[in-house]
Amino acid sequence: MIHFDQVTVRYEDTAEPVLRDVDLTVEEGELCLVVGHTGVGKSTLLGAVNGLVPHFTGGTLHGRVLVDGRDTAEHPPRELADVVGVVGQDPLDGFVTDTVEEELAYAMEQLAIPPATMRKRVEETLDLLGLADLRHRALYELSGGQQQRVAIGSVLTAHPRILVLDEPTSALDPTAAEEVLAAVTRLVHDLGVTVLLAEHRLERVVQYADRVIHLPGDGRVVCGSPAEIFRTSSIAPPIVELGRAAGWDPLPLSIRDARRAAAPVRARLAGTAPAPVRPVPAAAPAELLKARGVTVTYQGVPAVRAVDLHLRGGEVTALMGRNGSGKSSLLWALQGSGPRKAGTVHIPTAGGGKDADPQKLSAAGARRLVGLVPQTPTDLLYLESVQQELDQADSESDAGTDSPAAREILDRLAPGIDDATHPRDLSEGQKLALVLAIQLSAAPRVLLLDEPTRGLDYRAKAELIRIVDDLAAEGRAVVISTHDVEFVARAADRVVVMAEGDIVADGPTGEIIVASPVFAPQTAKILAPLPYLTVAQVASALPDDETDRAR
Ligand SMILES: Nc1ncnc2c1ncn2[C@@H]1O[C@H](COP(=O)(O)OP(=O)(O)OP(=O)(O)O)[C@@H](O)[C@H]1O
Ligand SMILES: Nc1ncnc2c1ncn2[C@@H]1O[C@H](COP(=O)(O)OP(=O)(O)OP(=O)(O)O)[C@@H](O)[C@H]1O
Repeated sequence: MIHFDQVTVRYEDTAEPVLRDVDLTVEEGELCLVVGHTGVGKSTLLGAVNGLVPHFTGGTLHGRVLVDGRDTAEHPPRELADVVGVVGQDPLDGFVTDTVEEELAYAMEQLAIPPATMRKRVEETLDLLGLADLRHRALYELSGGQQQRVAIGSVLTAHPRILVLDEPTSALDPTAAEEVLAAVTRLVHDLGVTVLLAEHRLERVVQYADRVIHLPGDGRVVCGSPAEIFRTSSIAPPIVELGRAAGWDPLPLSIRDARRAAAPVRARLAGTAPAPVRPVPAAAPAELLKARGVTVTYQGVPAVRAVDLHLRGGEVTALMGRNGSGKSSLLWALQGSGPRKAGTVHIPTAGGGKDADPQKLSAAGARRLVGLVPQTPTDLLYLESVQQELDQADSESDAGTDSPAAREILDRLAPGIDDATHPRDLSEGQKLALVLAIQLSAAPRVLLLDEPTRGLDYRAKAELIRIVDDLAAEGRAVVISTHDVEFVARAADRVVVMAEGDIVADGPTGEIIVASPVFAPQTAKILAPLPYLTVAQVASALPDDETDRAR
């Protein structure tokens, strides 16, 4: 169905090709997972399938890509649209109409599908993706996850024979992600649709994959069964890390198989208590932000309903909850630049001065008290090069000498980015890393991160955790809105869950997520009822010789 013959892709200004002499065949009805660290060329590989690379991205492609027998060199993307449906990483980028319903119909209109069929498929898709209530809504008003559902739906309605999905679940809550992947799997099994899917949150997708295409980072691709690839790959989901630590062979890739393999480990760990995931703070924490009765409405419809929230220094709080539950709206209201219909936000100023309300400060003043990394980080990038962005950030931050320069933070999050690169040409993960570096360099005492792990690989997430740990250790309060349960398990002390604009749960991470079938990380599911959350906790509780005996 998809055939790469000696494909080499090179972008201008880069010495090394992103893809080098790639030979690859994907059969009809296969679901292939494309994995690799940030910036190794996953999106490039996906883009080559419908000719976006190089027709739209620039650069050169040598060799031949055949899609359902058509050569992409001779057929630009619009001539492949009847065969290949593509969902890119940034849904807003791909939208061409204004409302949900129009967007779902658009691809079908281009293919001149009869109106009666269109109607039927739009209705099916609205149901499939839980969008029925939003059908008349403007796309720009939707929450991030709602937008991502529309982007996926707009491609599914055209019934393409090949689906190319670039991180399709990155903005979806865990339940929605499962539903979307189940729907895609059904297309593969029942209709023989061929799927190429790039994803960083492997824990969400590994059980669905027939085959894995691993990009190790030197331009090559390595293909194999999931079990073959994950035995040695440099990236792996927690279930595989746990299997490797416990020496399980064959490696289980589903929770069910892993629970069977884990019986000896559970027996060994019964009655033990896991080491704390995060260091326990030494000093009594200071209250750094006090919100009371915060209410946000859009055209009279409430998105946040009289929320009370206190943030303490040294504490890392995860803000979780379904798509559209009000997380982003709350963060923007706390930061001061978003709408706030009612309620108060107090930030005690250092040195015992009067409390500040960030809404009443200048934008720059508010940023120094409360930083916010938005869900679409590119909104904050507007200069010509990475270097200019970093210089600008350093010149604006007056955070004192103890805060690391933006470049230093960037190098920790995504090493190897060239100073001269235009921010537009960075991979999505690299863009996020750049925006994070810029915001973190201002070192505000309260830092709000909206979905910061979208597009980040495991290595970058581990770095982000270290950075967040450092910020907390310096006495700052960090709030992370996220759907990434594995990240929460490792990064957060406290979890606040929102539903329909209310806070419905608030407590220590272990208590909130272990008990939840939706939010439990893989380790917790495999070892339940034991209170272990992360692979590191298990590994440190199992001495090496015990690890062997647990086999
Ligand atoms: N249009 C472009 N012009 C120049 N360089 C580009 C362009 N698109 C991508 N690159 C570079 O090519 C490399 C591969 O990018 P690509 O987006 O394919 O990576 P990726 O594996 O999808 O990354 P991520 O996991 O962050 O999405 C990166 O170093 C990126 O900076
Ligand atoms: N500008 C707007 N105009 C109208 N409605 C809006 C606007 N922004 C958000 N909403 C609606 O308010 C609700 C809360 O949105 P919000 O973005 O805060 O949710 P969220 O919890 O961050 O979602 P996600 O997990 O998908 O990012 C959603 O139903 C959304 O559609």
